[in-house]
Amino acid sequence: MTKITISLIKADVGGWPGHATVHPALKETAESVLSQEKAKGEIIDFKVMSVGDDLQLMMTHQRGVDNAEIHGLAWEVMCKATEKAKELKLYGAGQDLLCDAFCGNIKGMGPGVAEMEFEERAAEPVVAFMMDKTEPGAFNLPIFRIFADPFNTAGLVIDPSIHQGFVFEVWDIMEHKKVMMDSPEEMYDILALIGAKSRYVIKRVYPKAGKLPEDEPAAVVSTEKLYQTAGTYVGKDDPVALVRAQSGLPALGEVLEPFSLGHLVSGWMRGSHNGPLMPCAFEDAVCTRFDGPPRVIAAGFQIAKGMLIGPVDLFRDPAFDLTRQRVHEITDYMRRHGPFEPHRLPMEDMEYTTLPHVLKNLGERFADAD
Ligand SMILES: O=P(O)(O)OC[C@H]1O[C@](O)(COP(=O)(O)O)[C@@H](O)[C@@H]1O
Ligand SMILES: [Mg+2]
Repeated sequence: MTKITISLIKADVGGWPGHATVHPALKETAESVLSQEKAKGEIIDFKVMSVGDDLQLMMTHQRGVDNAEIHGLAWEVMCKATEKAKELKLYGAGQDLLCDAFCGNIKGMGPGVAEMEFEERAAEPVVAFMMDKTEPGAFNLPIFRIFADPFNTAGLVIDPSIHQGFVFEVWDIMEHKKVMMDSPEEMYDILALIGAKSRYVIKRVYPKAGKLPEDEPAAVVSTEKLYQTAGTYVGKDDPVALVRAQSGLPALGEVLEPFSLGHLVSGWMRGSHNGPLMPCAFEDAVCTRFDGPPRVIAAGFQIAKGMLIGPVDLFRDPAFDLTRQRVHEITDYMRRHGPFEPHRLPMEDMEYTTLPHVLKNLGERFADAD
């Protein structure tokens, strides 16, 4: 069996209504294009999904990551879905398509991308996490806990095949630089960086020498920053991630466990507020209260010769009900702060929102204080 690539590519190409959810017609459009490509053998398999207002295309193929044909196909699907969104006058039709024409790689053109290539194991469980109303750094805490926290992942302590830990690839998304760091050896340094989640983000996690090849990622996160492409606020960079599980990697339950916290993330209304991340069932991924609170869904698959056997709606489990209850309470508490920090983001994170336009008008009225 040669290597399989999974490409998870997402974009907001029109909300229904406002920024709440994706209209079924957009998913049907995507399914019809991708079915034709599957029939032609261009891709092995696909699943069209959505979280909040983001359309998600998950595709398997054997062309490797950053492949121009696969990225071009995703672009074509997003353009056709945009045409449909315009016809239905959905909100923000084509919002995340920041370029007029495709130029070889969809990265930097608006959509978010998480891709990984690996030798398919005898049994290959993969989870696709998809978030809405937040940013790539929202994955820092759960990905760290999955691969580095022994209080989350029992296997780090008791399973000899993962006891040695993992390697983290951390990106500085402001400077566009990256650093490879070993866990547990450099755990405190990793945390020193990724605790600053609006700047340092986990891009990939790799296994150390052992059961799995060291150059095949166990996890990958989309890290595209929309404002860097658009030069202005055009919605948050709602992220996605792919995580492989079991047999030399954290177990499925260890992969899901960090999401039971309902941790605080940045995004929510106008990409300008901190709030709790709610793990929810596919059908509940509709962002309405104050355009949120931020959501995460988890689609579970077994991969069989590139076929996507799934998805299983993993957060549908009532075992996450208590998390959701806590998220409701925190949502209520945070909302009562209205425009005050720390519900509203600190000034440095507001730089790319619409707030500076409001403050500019006040600028001239400032005089020297005593
Ligand atoms: O009314 P506008 O100009 O679309 O901008 C505000 C919208 O931007 C958002 O932050 C966009 O969220 P998304 O990033 O999910 O598209 C919404 O919360 C809000 O309704
Ligand atoms: Mg969105």
